[in-house]
Amino acid sequence: MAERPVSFADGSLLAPEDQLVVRGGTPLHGEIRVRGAKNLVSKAMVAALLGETPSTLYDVPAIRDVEVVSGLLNLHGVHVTAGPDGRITLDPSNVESANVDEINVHAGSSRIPILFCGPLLHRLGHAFIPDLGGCRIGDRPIDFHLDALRAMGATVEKTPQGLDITAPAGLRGTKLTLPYPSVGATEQILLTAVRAEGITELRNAAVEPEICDLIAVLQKMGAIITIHTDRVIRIEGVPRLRGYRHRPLPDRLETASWACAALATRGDVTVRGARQADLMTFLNVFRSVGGEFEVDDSPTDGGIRFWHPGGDLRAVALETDVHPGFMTDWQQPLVVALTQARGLSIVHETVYENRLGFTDALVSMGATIQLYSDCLGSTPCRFGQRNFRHSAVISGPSKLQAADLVIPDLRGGFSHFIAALAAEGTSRVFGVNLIDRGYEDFGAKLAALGATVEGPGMPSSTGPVRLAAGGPVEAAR
Ligand SMILES: CC(=O)N[C@H]1[C@@H](OP(=O)(O)OP(=O)(O)OC[C@H]2O[C@@H](n3ccc(=O)[nH]c3=O)[C@H](O)[C@@H]2O)O[C@H](CO)[C@@H](O)[C@@H]1O
Ligand SMILES: C=C(OP(=O)(O)O)C(=O)O
Repeated sequence: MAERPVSFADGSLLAPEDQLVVRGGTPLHGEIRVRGAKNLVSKAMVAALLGETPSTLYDVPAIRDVEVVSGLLNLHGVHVTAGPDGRITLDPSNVESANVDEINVHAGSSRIPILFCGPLLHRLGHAFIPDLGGCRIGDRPIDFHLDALRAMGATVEKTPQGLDITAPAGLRGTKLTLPYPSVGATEQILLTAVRAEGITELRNAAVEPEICDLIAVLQKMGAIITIHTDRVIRIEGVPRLRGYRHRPLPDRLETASWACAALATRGDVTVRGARQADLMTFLNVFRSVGGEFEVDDSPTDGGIRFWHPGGDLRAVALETDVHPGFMTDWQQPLVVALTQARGLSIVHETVYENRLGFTDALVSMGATIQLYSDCLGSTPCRFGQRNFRHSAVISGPSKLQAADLVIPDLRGGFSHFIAALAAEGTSRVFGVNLIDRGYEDFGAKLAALGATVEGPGMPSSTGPVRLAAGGPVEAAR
């Protein structure tokens, strides 16, 4: 393929070592394994800061977000060491303030730093929070977090370097209602209220499986947290917490991604470690589209097999929503599969205002997708009448053609890969580093499923992030 320069929207050229060449047209076939959920592991690591004794997490994936949180914890005196099989231990015996410049090395790399507020306020009376990163899929403000912290007694000062947070009179429980069931804000309140004085009653809380698992972690540490009906969580503050030992719930986002990859490429993929209970809503949609799956519940090596049974896939209409609705992080990979379904599918994205931009690339590959700023679903959402292109109509099936693709965000990037694998011809995918944030051993898994992918950006079989037994958690490049 002739070399063509590819650049970001701002004109800067993409690094050649960050690209992969994908030869499409081969169905994915085989087995891969998922480990602990990205969206729980990183929060459980932060929770370890609250304990007076060391914590152990099992089955931790070697992904960039784990590396970023490890780096931040290390800066605050928490000794993070990796053992075999994804085990990490976190020793918070010597928690200390970190240097602002050193913290800022991690600015813009993940959303997790905002969750350090409560634990650092309890341990040190002060927290410095760098600018956040994470996927650019909307504005992603943190007003709910800061309002809740202030209501519990914190003082927040915005500085040119980041946020300076103190709690001069300590933190106390209170009654809080979230304007929207935000996952991060719910976690913020949990991690702050567990050691605040008195009782916190949180209304309109998010109740995603990862949040319930974080509550399980905190309960192991000595917290008293009750989930009531109607999104109400009651937290009784306790004076001290101890370390935990925890095996996280498996990553239901990665599982769904590979399931969609099987569907879009007319393949057959078994995801070992996947758990049905956390995927009920996804599995219903997968079946409605025409995908087949089989759950293997065996205690040691269970998982779910996903496959395309042949014939046409069926169009569907769906809205993303908070749990137990169809999760927004499942949406992008599913849309690629829907380009192969016969008829008109409708997707109404109600969680993020800007999570459909990745479809422009699919259109350049031959998909027929029209975006609308209207709410094309049964429920008007926060983004209606506000000029956000947050509804999509997908008309299929479309024959996809190879293209040059620039990864926009984590799930959008995975979706671009699926599209390239399903397409005719050879695509170049740029910005593959972003994938490491949430998919462990991505290159090795693609290879295990028979994908023809090569190039300087192909991660090594041990993955780009290392959890070396006995050593610290660190980046391998
Ligand atoms: C690391 C992690 O766990 N990330 C997940 C988490 O992100 P995250 O916790 O950032 O997502 P939230 O649930 O907080 O965001 C949901 C919506 O609430 C809005 N909002 C949120 C906080 C706030 O202070 N103000 C505000 O307006 C956001 O802009 C968004 O429109 O939940 C999302 C929704 O399931 C998932 O897509 C992400 O994978
Ligand atoms: C949106 C996601 O993650 P984050 O909140 O870490 O950006 C995701 O995992 O799809």
